[in-house]
Amino acid sequence: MYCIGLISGTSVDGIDAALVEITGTGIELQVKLIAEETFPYPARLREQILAVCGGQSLSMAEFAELDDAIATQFALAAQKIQTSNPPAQLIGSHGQTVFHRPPFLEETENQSKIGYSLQLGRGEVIANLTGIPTVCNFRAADIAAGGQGAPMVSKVDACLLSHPTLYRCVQNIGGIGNVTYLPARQQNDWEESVCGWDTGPGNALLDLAVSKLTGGRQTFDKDGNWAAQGMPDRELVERWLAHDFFQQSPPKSTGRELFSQTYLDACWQEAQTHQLSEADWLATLTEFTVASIVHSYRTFLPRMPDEVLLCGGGSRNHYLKRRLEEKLAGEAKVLTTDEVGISANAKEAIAFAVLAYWRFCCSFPGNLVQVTGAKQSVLLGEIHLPVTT
Ligand SMILES: Nc1ncnc2c1ncn2[C@@H]1O[C@H](COP(=O)(O)OP(=O)(O)OP(=O)(O)O)[C@@H](O)[C@H]1O
Ligand SMILES: CC(=O)N[C@H]1[C@@H]2OC[C@@H](O2)[C@@H](O)[C@@H]1O[C@H](C)C(=O)O
Repeated sequence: MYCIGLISGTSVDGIDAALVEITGTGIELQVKLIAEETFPYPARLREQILAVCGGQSLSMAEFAELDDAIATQFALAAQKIQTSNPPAQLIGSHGQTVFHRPPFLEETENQSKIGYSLQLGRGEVIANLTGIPTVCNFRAADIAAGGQGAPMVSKVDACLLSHPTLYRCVQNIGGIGNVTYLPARQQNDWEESVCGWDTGPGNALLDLAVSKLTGGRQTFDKDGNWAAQGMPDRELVERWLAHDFFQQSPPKSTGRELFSQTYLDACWQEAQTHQLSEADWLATLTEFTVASIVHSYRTFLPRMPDEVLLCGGGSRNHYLKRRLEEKLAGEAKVLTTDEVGISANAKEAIAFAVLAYWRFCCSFPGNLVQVTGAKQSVLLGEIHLPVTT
């Protein structure tokens, strides 16, 4: 079956689309990538989304308009990716996260323990604009079962990237970072031993810092070239790593609500006495991402992996990759998922095509309870069929 996966992540840089051909059932799937592309949001829409993610309030009418403006862009992306390619029979659309609140550890009188995660771009609009059945709202069922609702891609990672003899970590570095730990398949209990969590900031703080330093002319540190000219301040990084999030045991998830402009401003305040150049400041923020990843592996993994497979936009940051290699030297090899046959750019979009296929064609649960903390495995996503005339 030809399926499209669509996602716009926490970087809000645009819609990642993948058209794949999927055969098989359950965890035994074959997935062939036919096409992948990123469709940038119109600038004004991106600004609106970033403002809402940053806490700007909306009337219900404005909310509805934003929801459908996003759905329209997702539908356009689905239409464009099919140009000169076989038509798709199914869409899995993650949508655009605008708010994510993990479940509270303690329930109180005024706060329910259940998490909340909101993705805009409703599936019924996508289904009707494209004429293709669309699965969306993938996080809700896991959250209803008491889970974090993130990370959701771990089971797909296990399906596509586990190795017979090597222990691997799949490390996504988007706006936020997340890891899936994949024991070697030859282990009897390998599937139950898969684990994963959000590691903390990916590029989110770095992107905000670059925008500020360039007055908005640049939105990210291309290839890490700017940070590579500086020196990371290790003392600051150590201090920042003491934050609660990095000490908290999995299951855990996070978002731009925590790793926000306010968070960056607090880091900046602490850096004031350290006399950092602009390049040092960016090197220090890059090091924070690298250190948070390595710290979480050393603290929470049963053993260090043989290989770390990078994906997401941060995998193209050469300086970040080099620092990760240096920190893991002698322990783990650092590669990109491209090098083992899965597009590092499109991996998340591919994952939502697979999750939709599991939901629509196999009624196969997509969450891993040991990752999200849900009380049970559940079917992920709501199905919307196009209205036929
Ligand atoms: N050539 C590059 N050099 C350095 N960084 C890059 C490069 N290309 C992309 N990036 C970074 O990757 C980010 C986008 O990554 P990606 O699309 O994986 O994030 P996302 O999917 O929005 O986030 P998340 O996975 O948290 O949902 C950009 O904002 C930028 O910081
Ligand atoms: C709420 C939300 O959108 N979370 C994203 C975000 O981006 C990276 C990290 O935080 C991740 O765990 C999650 O997305 C991926 C696709 C996931 O759920 O697996």
